[in-house]
Amino acid sequence: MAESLTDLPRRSVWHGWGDPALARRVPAIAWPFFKALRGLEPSPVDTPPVALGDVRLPEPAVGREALGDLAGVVGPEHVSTERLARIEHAGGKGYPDLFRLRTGDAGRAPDAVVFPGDAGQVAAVVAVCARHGIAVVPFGGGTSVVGGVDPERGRFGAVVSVDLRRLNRLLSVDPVSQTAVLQAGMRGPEVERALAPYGLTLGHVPQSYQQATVGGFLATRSAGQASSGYGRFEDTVVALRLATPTGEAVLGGRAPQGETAAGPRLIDAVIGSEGLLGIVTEVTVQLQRVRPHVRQESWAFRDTEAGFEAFRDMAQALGRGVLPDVSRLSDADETLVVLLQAAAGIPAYGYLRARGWRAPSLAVFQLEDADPRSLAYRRRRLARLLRAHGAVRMPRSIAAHWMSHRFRGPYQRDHLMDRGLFVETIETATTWGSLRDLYGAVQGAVYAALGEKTVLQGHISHLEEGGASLYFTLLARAEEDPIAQWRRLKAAAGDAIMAAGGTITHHHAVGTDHRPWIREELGDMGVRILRAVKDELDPDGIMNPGKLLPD
Ligand SMILES: Cc1cc2nc3c(=O)[nH]c(=O)nc-3n(C[C@H](O)[C@H](O)[C@H](O)COP(=O)(O)OP(=O)(O)OC[C@H]3O[C@@H](n4cnc5c(N)ncnc54)[C@H](O)[C@@H]3O)c2cc1C
Repeated sequence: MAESLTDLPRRSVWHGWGDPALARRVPAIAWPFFKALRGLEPSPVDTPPVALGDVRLPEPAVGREALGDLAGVVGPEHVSTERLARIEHAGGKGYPDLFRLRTGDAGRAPDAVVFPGDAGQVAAVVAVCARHGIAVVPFGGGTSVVGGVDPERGRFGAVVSVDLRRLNRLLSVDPVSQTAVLQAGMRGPEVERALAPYGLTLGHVPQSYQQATVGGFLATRSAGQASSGYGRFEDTVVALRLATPTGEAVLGGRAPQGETAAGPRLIDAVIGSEGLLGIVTEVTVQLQRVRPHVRQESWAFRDTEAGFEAFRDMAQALGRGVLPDVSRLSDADETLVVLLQAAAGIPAYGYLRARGWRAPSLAVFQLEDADPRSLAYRRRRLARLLRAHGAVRMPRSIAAHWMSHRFRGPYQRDHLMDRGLFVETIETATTWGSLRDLYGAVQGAVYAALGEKTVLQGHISHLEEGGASLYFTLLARAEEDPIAQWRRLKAAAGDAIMAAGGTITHHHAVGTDHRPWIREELGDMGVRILRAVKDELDPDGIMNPGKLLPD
């Protein structure tokens, strides 16, 4: 199993995650555990995905002249209307995407897939599509879980997916300023491999790290697991290059990140634009020196409530630099799941129960530091604060196990789906003042939508002085029509989040799935501003139709 930050598995198989040869099955103990916890009974037998040959796919609708023009730009070997390429680009990695493909439905596949080789070719591909009136879907790692890479045609006759995998090079490093120019199609491990000889790191490690790309991180405002220490991806962006239907834009780069007063930060209009304005081809990022001293810690609280309070205090009293780089607090149900998977977890749980803690809450931390004394100082301050909140230290191996297995989850989702389970995540963020209400509101909405036989695990992470993100993973028995089930859940959760004052997404972005709430989130004027920028750069609306902006 590839777990190191420089291991690069093959690109994801069309019906699931990553390299099937690395797949990890859900441990057998999980099935009776789900039953005991919530009465959830998976199917006793596996139903694997259909064979590739049985996937239903419409004929490609793109004209021969347009294909010829695209081939003229990238070379005929880099334009594909082949079955596998189209199926691989038929969606992202959300539950509905995987469910459709596993059951043989690739009705949404793009008409063609184009693989440009550099920024100039990307710009030329966009220009060809603009000329022929073809919709364009920028495709990085294709890990979107919000329908961000759905090949929607909009009002156009054809749609092509522009896959950036060939833009996978480190273009330059400035070791003095500690910046690098990255091509947008580099995946997480490709970035860290390229930077390692310089002793530098980007420090951006989302759970999708092995498959997701620099352009995708930027376009979705991604947040990595160590964001409490390294910031979100957007905090690293110094400059970018964007190919739009009306020409190329180069934004930023004259001053360090954020250190200019020369008008509004136009770069922010592109960060989070989800391919609606153009295709990001190159990104200049601020790097950090590798911090070789790393320490994991595990702690437990009497209950989730005590954990919430301690995490708020940590974020506000310790601040960035002292705060652990990875800080994650599991609620009672997620605590059980995490403890069950680590060798030291079950005895640790027994110990907590013996203390009379009926629903303990587990915290895992990772601290990374350049200097061992500074690391020791941070650990002391953390321990003092946690003890003041009544926390007890747990075996360090629990956090170490969690960290070293963190890329396993997406593989296990495939196995859960084999067993007929409905698997989804919900993420949001809010202020500390509203966090508890939001947590309760989402829980209530999920159980109301899916019933009590739902295993619902929550955690908070991505700590800021003002608040944090809230993330839920849920499992339920898939119904007769799992897409209808999914729509019911999304509607209930989205409405509950907005009513409780949360943001519709902390880091998964908007795509198609969160569009119903985007007007409420941005306001009418916010939507008009965004639309005005789009109209200027993409007047015909060919770029990624049906995402982010409301109809
Ligand atoms: C198992 C799993 C775990 C995840 N964990 C996290 C996590 O921890 N943190 C997190 O932030 N997200 C997470 N995600 C969500 C997803 O990985 C992120 O949104 C990621 O940033 C997407 O990168 P990508 O390269 O795969 O982009 P894609 O999925 O290919 O595209 C995402 C969106 O960006 C656009 N886009 C992609 N590349 C470009 C480009 N070069 N120029 C313009 N637009 C572009 C696409 O058109 C689409 O709208 C997870 C997803 C999965 C499946």
